[in-house]
Amino acid sequence: MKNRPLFTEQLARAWSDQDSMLCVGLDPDPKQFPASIKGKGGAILAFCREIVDATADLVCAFKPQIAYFAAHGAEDQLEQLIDHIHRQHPQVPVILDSKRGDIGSTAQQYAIEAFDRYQADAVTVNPYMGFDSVEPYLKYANKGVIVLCRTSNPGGSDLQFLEVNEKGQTDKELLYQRVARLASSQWNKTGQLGLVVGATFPEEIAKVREIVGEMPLLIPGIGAQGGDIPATVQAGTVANAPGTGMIINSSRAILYASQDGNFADAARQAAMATRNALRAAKK
Ligand SMILES: O=C(O)c1cc(=O)[nH]c(=O)n1[C@@H]1O[C@H](COP(=O)(O)O)[C@@H](O)[C@H]1O
Repeated sequence: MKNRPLFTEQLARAWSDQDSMLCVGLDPDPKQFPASIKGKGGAILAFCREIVDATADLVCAFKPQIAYFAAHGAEDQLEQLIDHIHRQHPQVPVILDSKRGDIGSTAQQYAIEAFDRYQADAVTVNPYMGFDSVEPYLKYANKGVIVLCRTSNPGGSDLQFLEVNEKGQTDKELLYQRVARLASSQWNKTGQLGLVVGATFPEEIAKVREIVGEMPLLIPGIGAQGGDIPATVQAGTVANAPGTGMIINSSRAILYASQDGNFADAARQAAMATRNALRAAKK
């Protein structure tokens, strides 16, 4: 699917036309599939397609997590799923969550994987090998590159919270803040960069927002990880532009809202409730 618009334009349109900051994460776990689908050929694609079709009008993005497909040798189903979203729901950008990070020559292959093979509109990238591990993705000028900054997991603090002040630098700077500063001031050559900041850490969302201005933030951690919706939305709001700037992900709480035959309806109800809570929090 060629000629997709700029990632930031797709987001701006989705935030305004769908009035939603919700991203449904596609993390298909066959153990949790309903009996009607479990064990059948193509089950992963069938499950995800039903979720996508039931929620596409409620979201600003879909985020398939590559490990849930690759673990089952289902990469072809991931390709077909992304193609299905582009064809049936062209207004919804697809963020491939693969969190790759490697030396430049290898990163180039990962960029080909995300954008040529899977035709994603954006990809998550681990920046902790430095700028040359991010740069190959920027050759795709219309694609989003979403860089891990302050992750939602408890262990994220082990490294991301280390102080990294240089000689003569008076304000305390932590590693995740350095990533935010570099990403916004030096790395964002295409204007299509974003950052991952966990909903489990609203204080840090606010700090990152202060550093990066309007840059889109991918915020996982509401739902199953327990992040607080009003605190998240307040912390990540762009000045004078409520309802923009955030792609707030929930996966398990929506995918497995019910594990029986009506799972797609239940997912829709859960997605709608979450979207409405996000809407209410922006006021
Ligand atoms: O990059 C991500 O999407 C991500 C970053 C992060 O810091 N924390 C995090 O949970 N994620 C992903 O977001 C999703 C969260 O899923 P739930 O906890 O089920 O909503 C998973 O696909 C994670 O891999």
